[in-house]
Amino acid sequence: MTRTVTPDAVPNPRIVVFGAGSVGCYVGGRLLASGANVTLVGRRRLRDILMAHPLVLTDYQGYRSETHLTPDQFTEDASVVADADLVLVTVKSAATANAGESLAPHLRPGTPVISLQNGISNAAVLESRLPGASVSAGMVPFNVVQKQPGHFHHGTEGHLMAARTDGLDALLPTFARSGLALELRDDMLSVLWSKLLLNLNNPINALSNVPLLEELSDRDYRRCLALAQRETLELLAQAGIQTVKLTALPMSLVPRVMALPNWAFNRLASRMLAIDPVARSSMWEDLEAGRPTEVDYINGEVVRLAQSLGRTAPINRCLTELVHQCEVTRRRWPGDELLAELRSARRLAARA
Ligand SMILES: NC(=O)C1=CN([C@@H]2O[C@H](COP(=O)(O)OP(=O)(O)OC[C@H]3O[C@@H](n4cnc5c(N)ncnc54)[C@H](OP(=O)(O)O)[C@@H]3O)[C@@H](O)[C@H]2O)C=CC1
Ligand SMILES: CC(C)(CO)C(=O)C(=O)O
Repeated sequence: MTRTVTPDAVPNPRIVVFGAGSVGCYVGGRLLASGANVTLVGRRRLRDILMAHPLVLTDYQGYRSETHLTPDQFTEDASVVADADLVLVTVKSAATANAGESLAPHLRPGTPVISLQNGISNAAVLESRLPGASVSAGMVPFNVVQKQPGHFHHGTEGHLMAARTDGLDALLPTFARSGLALELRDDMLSVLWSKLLLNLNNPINALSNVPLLEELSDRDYRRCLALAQRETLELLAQAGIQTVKLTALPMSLVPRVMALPNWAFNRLASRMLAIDPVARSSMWEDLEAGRPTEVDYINGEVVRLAQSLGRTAPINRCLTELVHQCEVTRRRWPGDELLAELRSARRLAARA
């Protein structure tokens, strides 16, 4: 007989994090540090580090924990999901299909799986590979950067969200105990697009090659972000997709605030979102590490939305192309040059 998962019957649910990198080690590590039963699935290079050194977690509010992992708490073997009560998928978007294929042979029917990834379509990709699982789209609003090998730092505010699906309610106390509250939502498409509107800053931050706080202090970079966000908001309105408030301001006002002069922006910024000085975008981390970026799953989603509506998205298309060029050439962009490039892309598209 097939055993289906009933997490409310499990006092200490077994959680597997698939894709132990910045988000996976931070979220999984916080759960572990609070006594949860967690196994991280990741690469050998990180396993070697974490077998020799503690997993160090810090946050922008002074949290710090050091956890010595046992050999069975970090593995390269996907079959550990066989007795999981919850799987958190934290690979980059290009690796999602492969993650689903690695999990599929081992997962019990009905196991809750949360995609803690940026972008719009990761949960759907997982669902297509894991038809028996209960897949939920999730959202990580905060930034995590690996400061040193094995030291993960959470640098901005916000709490985890996931689409309400069967079995997740019973897991909420486990997240609450870790200090990372999980909110279940019925409007996850809106949450994902709203997060994507914030992630439109990822390519700009990556191309700037400076920390988020420094980049957002430069009005030219902020104007680039405002252009990309306005273009996206117009398309979302046409598609009938609502946005939700993920910072102190409604999403529709964010581009207006981004375009403000520095003196006015600085007054509002500290009330909008707490960011510490070392935080950078995950796209910057990818570029630095010489990995392909997620730009096709962020700005590329906007370009695809435009196509589906018979429109174009020249600003987001241009950012996608510049990041792909940068993956090869390593060219970084000063704010004024990037703004000029985006405006010229928009002019050319208007003439076409
Ligand atoms: N970092 C951040 O601040 C934030 C990131 N996000 C999103 O969260 C997701 C994860 O990002 P992040 O944590 O930065 O990514 P990372 O690249 O740091 O972590 C993913 C890890 O998973 C590993 N991995 C991939 N495939 C497998 C596999 N089949 N088996 C085992 N390990 C595997 C990767 O190894 P390898 O590189 O060798 O493939 C990598 O170490 C992304 O969608 C990102 O956009 C969301 C909010 C904030
Ligand atoms: C938290 C944020 C928005 C920081 O840029 C992010 O999602 C990322 O780096 O991918």
